[in-house]
Amino acid sequence: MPANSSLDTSILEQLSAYGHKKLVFCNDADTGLKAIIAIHDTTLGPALGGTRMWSYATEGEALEDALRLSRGMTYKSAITGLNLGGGKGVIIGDSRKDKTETLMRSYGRFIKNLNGEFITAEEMGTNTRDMEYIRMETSYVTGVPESIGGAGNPAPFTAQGVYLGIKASVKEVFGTDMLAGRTVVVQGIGNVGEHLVALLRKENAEVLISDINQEQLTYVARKYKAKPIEADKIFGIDADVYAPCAMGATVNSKTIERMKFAIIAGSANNQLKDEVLDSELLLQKGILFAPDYLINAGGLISCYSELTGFGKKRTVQLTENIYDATRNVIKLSKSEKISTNIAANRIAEKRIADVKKIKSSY
Ligand SMILES: NC(=O)c1ccc[n+]([C@@H]2O[C@H](COP(=O)([O-])OP(=O)(O)OC[C@H]3O[C@@H](n4cnc5c(N)ncnc54)[C@H](O)[C@@H]3O)[C@@H](O)[C@H]2O)c1
Repeated sequence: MPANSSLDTSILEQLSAYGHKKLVFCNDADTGLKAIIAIHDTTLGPALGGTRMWSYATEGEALEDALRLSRGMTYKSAITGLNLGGGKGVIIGDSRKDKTETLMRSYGRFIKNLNGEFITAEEMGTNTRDMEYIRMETSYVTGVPESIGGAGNPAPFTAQGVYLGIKASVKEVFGTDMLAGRTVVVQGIGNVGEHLVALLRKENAEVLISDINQEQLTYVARKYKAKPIEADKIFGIDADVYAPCAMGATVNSKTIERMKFAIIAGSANNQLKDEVLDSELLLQKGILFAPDYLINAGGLISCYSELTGFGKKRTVQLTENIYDATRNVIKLSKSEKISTNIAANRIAEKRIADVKKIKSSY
């Protein structure tokens, strides 16, 4: 490859733009594995992040996803008070057609070679069974089934944290955190979304749901008495809360223009397409944004408990902190007249900077 090829320079430029530490490209012709592991920051501990399997249209899209998601993990661990850094894996492919035992085990071998710098878990397109396959090759994996000593699927804890983030935001906007009678639109009713729908319906919120998977849409609508809506109708809907629980970047200048929501609070990572511009647009429009990496940390907490041996009780306690943490971010954003996103970033960055100081004394 020529020394100044565009691929060579643009990737390194992208790495330094947000301070990423390392990128690993995984290619295994025998199993068909094509994956990228991005390690953003390891100041607080080993980089932990899920592995997403998705049919990316281009390798560039996969790379961008890995870079954005791994950075989000650094902030998520920092603001949640966990001793973990940020990383993320993406496997290029259709999880329903291309996923095999050997593909996941081959991916596990790449993780093994990182000697603990990266630890993974499930994400969109991967599940506890896949983590079990990775565990056959390396111990640097969490979210393995409870039957083999793991903490199991982290999604219920993620949903619990999102639910508390929604309640804390509703309290700010409506003066009470009761959800009865409030309307919530949940976009994506997979692993996390379905659990969230269950929690919301239990409190008698009116729940509208959308998913590109029609079978799942019908199933969840029937089971929880939620109202299905067409995917492209979401942004014109008059509802109290929009809970994005599918892909990222759904909050952008085009969608914000159409939004009538009072609150955005969901599990999807990187909901804002442009962190700075979009959080400012939301602030101007008076839409309260509960930072995604703050309220979707329940799953990460569950993985952390699995690593440290804390157990479920501690996972529940730490997840419950998300309510107060959300209230604190909103308070800081109001007192400093900054977006909630910037407020959350400040808290996370301060913890990383503080821990850096004590690390220099070891
Ligand atoms: N699983 C966790 O514990 C966890 C933790 C933190 C963050 N997250 C984030 O939450 C989101 C959901 O994760 P998950 O584990 O539930 O994934 P999942 O794959 O189980 O569910 C995602 C659902 O979204 C649907 N979907 C995809 N594109 C859509 C679209 N354009 N419109 C409507 N629906 C669409 C899919 O059909 C699927 O049902 C992801 O962004 C993930 O990164 C998950």
